[in-house]
Amino acid sequence: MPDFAFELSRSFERLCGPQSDELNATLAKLCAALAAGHSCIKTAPLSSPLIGRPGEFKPLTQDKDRLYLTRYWWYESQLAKRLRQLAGEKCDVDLARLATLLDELFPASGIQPDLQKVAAAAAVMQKLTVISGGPGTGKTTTVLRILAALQIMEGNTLSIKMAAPTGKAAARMSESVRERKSSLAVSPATLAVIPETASTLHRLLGPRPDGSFKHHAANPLALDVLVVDEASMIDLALMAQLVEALPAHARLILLGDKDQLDAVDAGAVFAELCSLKSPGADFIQALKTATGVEIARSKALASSVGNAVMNLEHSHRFAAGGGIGKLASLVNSGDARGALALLQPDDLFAEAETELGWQPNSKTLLSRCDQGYAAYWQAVLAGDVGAAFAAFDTFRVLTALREGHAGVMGVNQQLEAHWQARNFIPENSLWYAGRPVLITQNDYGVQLYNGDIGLTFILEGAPRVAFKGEGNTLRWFSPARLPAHETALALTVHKSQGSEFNEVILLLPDQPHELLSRSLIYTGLTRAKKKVEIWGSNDVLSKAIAKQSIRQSGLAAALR
Ligand SMILES: Nc1ncnc2c1ncn2[C@@H]1O[C@H](COP(=O)(O)OP(=O)(O)OP(=O)(O)O)[C@@H](O)[C@H]1O
Repeated sequence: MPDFAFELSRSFERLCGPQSDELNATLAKLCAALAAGHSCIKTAPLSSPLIGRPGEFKPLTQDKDRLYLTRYWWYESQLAKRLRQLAGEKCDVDLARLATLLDELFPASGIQPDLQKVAAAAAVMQKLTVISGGPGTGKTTTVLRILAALQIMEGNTLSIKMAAPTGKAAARMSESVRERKSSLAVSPATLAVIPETASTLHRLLGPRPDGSFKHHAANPLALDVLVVDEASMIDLALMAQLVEALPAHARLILLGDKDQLDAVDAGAVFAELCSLKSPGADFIQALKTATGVEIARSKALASSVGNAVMNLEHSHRFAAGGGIGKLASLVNSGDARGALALLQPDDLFAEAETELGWQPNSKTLLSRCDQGYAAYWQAVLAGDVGAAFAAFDTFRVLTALREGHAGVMGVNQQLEAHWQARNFIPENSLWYAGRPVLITQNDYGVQLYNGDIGLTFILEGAPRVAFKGEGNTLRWFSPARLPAHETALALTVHKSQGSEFNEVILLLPDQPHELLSRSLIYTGLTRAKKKVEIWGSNDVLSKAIAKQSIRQSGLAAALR
């Protein structure tokens, strides 16, 4: 029995006396499921004083065939209720005016149907919008045009905030918004009321020392529109608290990629929302009036939350027919054979995919890393901090797992030993110049957040770690002041979410592993902007692509 399950079972015993073996076994199963990201388990109803019906004050809740720790049932049911409310509230919009505005904001792009324009119309007409799309499908571009349309329609009076789950994702969102804003053809007055900085969700909600948030239903956030990027990384508990903290009149726009890995903690809220994509006939007609685009009607039963879900399909980043885009779509469709054929064409005349590489074993990994990190070490050894940051983001080894020889810890150790042997790193030195560190815990005091990456330099004989601050400034810390952290020469795919690199090596373990899945491979390979190399065997890659991990939850059912 996992530790948590053992502790729980002991406290239940103290509360109600010894429990049946059947209940203890179910509890162990439930705790293991929670640790694996499920919010509940499916099980036939058990009889126990500890298990209540929905809404009863008991530690466990049985809702139809699902058993929950009551806290998770509560998060799920509150979230479903609030999302249904949000999605059910239609906005009173002059469709003719909206049509004119959208024609101005979305000049004919030649991409038919223009789903970006449709998503924008949906976002203006409703309070809840969920936009899913792979890398470069124009989520940021679209959301900026949505914000411009909303501000113009409301006389530039809206208070808009932007946020993302990690510091890294928030920094990338801010950077991307700043870049894309210059292409918005709107008045300076409208540009001025579109924010350029995203905060982390935790900072937005205002963390308290006891783990709760300053903002909640009774003290809602002061905003009219909230845009959240990388929403697939948000777990059930955080999403429930976020939605709870929205003021009644506010709009919520969630951006993400439904095919990426789910949150680390329990829940798969974004993927579940995206599974509801089934707009109703009336809504399809209203969208057509506002955009001239008629979207297909899905066979699934329409639901108000389904009206909120928009899927962007055309990637502007990956050249049409480019290797990364092709591989990503083969992986997503579970076509392992197609993915392998693309990576290792056996047709001598087939044109090699320049964006893709393949290595069946990891024997040459260290020399490949010498090459990949060459510009980084050159900048570090020259003491050029700016160049080191720039070079560090061009290449990264991503591991599928944490533990083992091909896990992140093993690879970091091998790289450090290798670069010690090459005299880049002094022996027995923990804080060597060039040690990249990944922050793994939020620290609001020193303002370093889970996902932030710093680079170590030796200044006047002492190690100091530099982190990028606002507007490319540097913030320096002594190692003793850092919150929990680890070496980040290599990163796990999980920790790489929200980041991108020019070139990526996706390193798989030697043997198939239960933690490998289609979404892990997809997330890893789409971190690459120019080239991805998959290092692993056919067997391991095929089994990973075949495995679709589905999290147990009752959210989608409650939203239908
Ligand atoms: N409709 C469009 N026509 C032409 N180019 C576009 C269009 N939409 C987006 N782009 C371009 O595609 C690129 C990616 O756009 P954007 O950053 O908005 O996508 P994204 O989905 O937010 O990407 P990411 O996944 O990196 O967050 C940008 O260079 C942008 O200018």
